[in-house]
Amino acid sequence: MADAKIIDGKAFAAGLRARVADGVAALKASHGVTPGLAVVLVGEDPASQVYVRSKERALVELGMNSFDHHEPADMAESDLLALIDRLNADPAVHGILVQLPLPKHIDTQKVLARIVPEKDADGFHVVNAGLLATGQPGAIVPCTPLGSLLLIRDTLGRDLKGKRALVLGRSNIVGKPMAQLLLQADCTVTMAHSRTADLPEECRRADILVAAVGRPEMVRGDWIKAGATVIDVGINRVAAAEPGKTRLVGDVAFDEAVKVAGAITPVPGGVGPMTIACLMLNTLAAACRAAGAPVPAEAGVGAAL
Ligand SMILES: Nc1nc2c(c(=O)[nH]1)N[C@@H](CN(C=O)c1ccc(C(=O)N[C@@H](CCC(=O)O)C(=O)O)cc1)CN2
Repeated sequence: MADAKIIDGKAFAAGLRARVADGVAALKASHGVTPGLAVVLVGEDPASQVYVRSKERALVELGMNSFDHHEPADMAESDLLALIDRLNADPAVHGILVQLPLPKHIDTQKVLARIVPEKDADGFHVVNAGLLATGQPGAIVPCTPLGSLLLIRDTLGRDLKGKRALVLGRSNIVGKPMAQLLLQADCTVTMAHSRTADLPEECRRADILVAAVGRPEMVRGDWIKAGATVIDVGINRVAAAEPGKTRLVGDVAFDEAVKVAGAITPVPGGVGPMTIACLMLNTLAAACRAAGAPVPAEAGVGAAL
């Protein structure tokens, strides 16, 4: 059997970013509004610093405003909540992103709940999770699942009706919203996790397998149905062969899976770049809603399906 098609998330994300840039220019021309995202980073986690810098750079490249708030690791929770209150009230700020993970002394759910749902660019607020779960319009969809869905549709087409999908991982930010999106696309969805009985057998039934469990190369080649579409959300840094060096691997053993799957995302270069492109899309969509302008089709869950 031929090797799987490699799903080029980097290329798809570049195209999406170009479409967002066009949308930003159109919104400026029609309504005189420049979309703005407040990017809040608390502490000095090295990976978070890299992701936040990429987000801030992307905003500027696409013609949007980036309001950067880099705060010390010992910032009091009450000060963070007060900052969010100010951003909620600022009309130039259309979206607010609080980079995760937050330092341990801060209650993440309390902070996410403080963002007004219409500025929740990450789609993590319970109101947006509820709108998505109940299939209502206007939900802001979390960036990684939205990006994964766009890649699945680009690979398999819009009609996913009746396909067996398995989501491995049950986090609020990836696994659960991913399952909701696939359900709304009329897939038959199984949610699995590290405690699922006979996980390899469950995975082998899936036409679409989304791995978001955070365990390096957990999904082996013989867990995959021949011809399946495999979306690897995992980004795990592991020791490289060369002493002192590290490399990134996904939750799927790529070299094994590529021989069995029909299509597969690589790590890096698969889902990761889609996360930031979809954040740009969600920011533009929030600005469009605030201005009473049409929302780009890819951002609306109804339109995305
Ligand atoms: N508030 C949020 N916090 C976090 C999110 C999120 O969506 N919102 N997701 C992750 C981190 N993340 C964005 O914040 C993110 C992770 C990975 C990538 C990416 O492009 N990865 C590259 C590889 C990068 C590398 O070399 O390290 C890839 O996969 O090709 C983008 C964004 C947790 N926090």
